[in-house]
Order: sequence, then C-alpha cells, then structure tokens
Amino acid sequence: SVKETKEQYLSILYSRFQELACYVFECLTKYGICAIDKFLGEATGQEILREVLQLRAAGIMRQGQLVQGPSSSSNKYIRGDMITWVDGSEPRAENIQYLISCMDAVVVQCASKLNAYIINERTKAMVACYPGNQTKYVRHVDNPNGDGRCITCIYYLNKNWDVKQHGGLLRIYPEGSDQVANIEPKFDRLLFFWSDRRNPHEVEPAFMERFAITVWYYDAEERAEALRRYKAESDLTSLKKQAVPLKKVMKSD
Ligand SMILES: O=C(O)CCC(=O)Nc1cc2ccccc2cn1
Ligand SMILES: [Mn+2]
Repeated sequence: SVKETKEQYLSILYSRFQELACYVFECLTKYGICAIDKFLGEATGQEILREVLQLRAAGIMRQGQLVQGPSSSSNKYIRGDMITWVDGSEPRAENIQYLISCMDAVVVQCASKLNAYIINERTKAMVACYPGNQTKYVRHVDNPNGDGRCITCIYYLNKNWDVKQHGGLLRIYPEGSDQVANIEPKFDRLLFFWSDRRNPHEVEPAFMERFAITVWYYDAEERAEALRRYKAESDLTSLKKQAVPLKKVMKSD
C-alpha cells in the first residue's frame, strides 16, 4: 500500500542519515548549533532551488517581515524576506518534499537521543527569499516565550555565495558566550540550532537574492503547555496553529 511504501521510504532515509544524526546530536548538545555541508548533493540541491524559483515565479511568495525604509526616505517600506509556507504536497514540489523528509529523518533520530525533548511535530516548511535590496533580518529569538518550538532547521540554496560581496551573513550570538557564530548561507548547507533564547540571531543586509527553507520542530511537552496557555486567547499565530505530525517509523535495526 502507499502507507507501507511511505514507511519503507522513510526507513531507508533513516538508515541513510543515521550516522549524520549522531554527529548532529553531539554538535547540538555541545554548541547548540550544527552546520552540515553538502547535505543532499549538487543535483538535488539544484532541483530544490528550481522548485523554489518556480514558487516565486508563480507569485505565491508574500512579504514576510516589513522593514522601515531608511529614516531619511519617505516611510516607504523596504520589503524584508518574502515567504511562503509549503508542506511539500504541492504540485512540482517533490524535491522540497524530499528535503523535508530528509530533515525529519535527521531530527527524529537526533531527538531519540535528546531525552530532554520529545519531538513528534513540526511546522510546514517556510520558503524565504531575501530580494537582495539590502534587506536584513533584525536580531531576534525564534521562540522567546515557549511556543513549543525547540529546533530551528534551515536549508540554504545560494550558489557561489560570497559574503564579502553579497552580505547576508547569519550571525548567531549564543547566550552566555562571547563567541559569535558566523554562518554563510551556502548552497546545500543544512543548519540546526536551538530555537529558544539560547540563540539570538540576525541576518546582515543582503545584496543578492538569498534563498532559504526553514522548518521548526516542536517539543511535545512545551507545545502542549503552550496550547493550554493560548487556548483562552485566540492569538494563535499561523505558525502556532499549523503542526505536521512526524511519521513514526520502526527503527531500522
Ligand atoms: O535566513 C536565515 O539565515 C535566518 C533568518 C531568520 O531568522 N528567519 C526567521 C523568520 C521567521 C518568520 C516568522 C516567525 C519567526 C521567524 C524567525 N526567523
Ligand atoms: Mn530566526
């Protein structure tokens, strides 16, 4: 049946990313941040980029963060990042769906070692494009108030990116450390970091189009608590409302 092939497909991905998940677990536990280069390889990365460009050509990307224009100019807004949410089931998004399944395969196996968290849900994938007109992303924490998100997972799609010319550096300021992590948004690079206050971060102004696909993984306990807390208020933002259950796959022994 389709379900069985889906299970087989996922268990193949699990075994493929088992070793990588161990490394990600070690790195996340030690630094709270982990970057993996050449995650899917040139060809697949290229296919994913092609699908992202198609999404943008289809005009379904909406402005994400509105940023105030320079004080001198009229109060025109410079578009921040343009975003759209995909769950991979959209037509002609097979490779984005494959990317999400690979992220899941790594995170779920990582999570089984992170006994502090039980990760059984995630957001859809947020496809973001910075237009490259000096737009940046001001310093922030992804999950400052316990909305349930515990791991931020970002896949970058920028070929031949040169920070000196193109800017767009992601800077993470790990809490309690004077070290800053400078992450270049390189093609086929996968980045993990704790979503909470441990990792305030910002994106420096970008002078070239800058693409990234982000998924946030929920910790079951924190998310359930957040839903209880927000139940009364109807201020559930779209992010909090949408959650995708992660497929349980038998351990590939
Ligand atoms: O592109 C990067 O290197 C990271 C950019 C970034 O932090 N994006 C971002 C985007 C967000 C969109 C909605 C809600 C919270 C959000 C938090 N962070
Ligand atoms: Mn962020």
